[in-house]
Amino acid sequence: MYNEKGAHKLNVNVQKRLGTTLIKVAFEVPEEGITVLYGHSGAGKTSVINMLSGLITPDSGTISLNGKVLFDSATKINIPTHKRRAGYIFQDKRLFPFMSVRKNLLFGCRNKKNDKMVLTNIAELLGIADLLDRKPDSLSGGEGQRVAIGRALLSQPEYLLMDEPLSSLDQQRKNELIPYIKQIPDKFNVPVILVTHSYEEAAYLADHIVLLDGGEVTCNGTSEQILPQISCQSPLSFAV
Ligand SMILES: Nc1ncnc2c1ncn2[C@@H]1O[C@H](COP(=O)(O)OP(=O)(O)OP(=O)(O)O)[C@@H](O)[C@H]1O
Repeated sequence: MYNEKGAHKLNVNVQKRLGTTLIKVAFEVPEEGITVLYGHSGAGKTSVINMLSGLITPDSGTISLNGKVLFDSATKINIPTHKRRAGYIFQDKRLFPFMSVRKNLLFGCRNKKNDKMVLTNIAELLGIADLLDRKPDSLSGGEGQRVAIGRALLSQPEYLLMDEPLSSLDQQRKNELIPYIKQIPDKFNVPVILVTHSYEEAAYLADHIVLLDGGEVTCNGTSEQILPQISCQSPLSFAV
């Protein structure tokens, strides 16, 4: 299924002690489409994406993306967060309230030469072109989250990390935002690693699923392989 771009992988093999919890995860996923990190509260999902972004430093192990080493405890490589080229979308949007949507979008813009054209394209694809002169506090939750996604994409990330991007939204806003997230890998050519503990979100969005439990990976495969296994784990469904 992934043979053509099969060489493009995210490889993670890290350990990290956080208080009494030991996060000890090893997985390899295709660096394309949407990979969902799925598991109960406390399973270690946020800790894993924080290690991918560089916000948390593993105690030991390696992280590499398309053969590029981001972290390797043995050789003491630890690419700092600002050089990892990761876009990060949090549960809350973290937009600058005093700036217009346009200024929020331009804030992270990497390509200053073409910024207006790139911004217009991204704004249209995310359905926020009519909101550019508005301030964040006048936006709905879903609109604000689309602006946060646009800002992350304008930084031209090599990968996009999304930590429960839908969890602060009501069902109607979730339904609006989900199709925009689904199209990101194809339209923007950026792989997405998304954390959720909602079965429905995983079922709709995931190309690939890494199942976490107690700080460890219990399953890793395509959504077709993994979804039947998690659909019978009832407490996770609609937990958000
Ligand atoms: N800085 C820390 N110090 C001590 N324990 C921590 C720290 N950060 C995380 N933990 C613990 O590590 C475990 C994994 O936390 P993490 O936030 O990664 O889980 P999660 O799967 O993202 O959970 P949730 O879905 O509730 O956000 C939890 O038991 C948490 O309490």
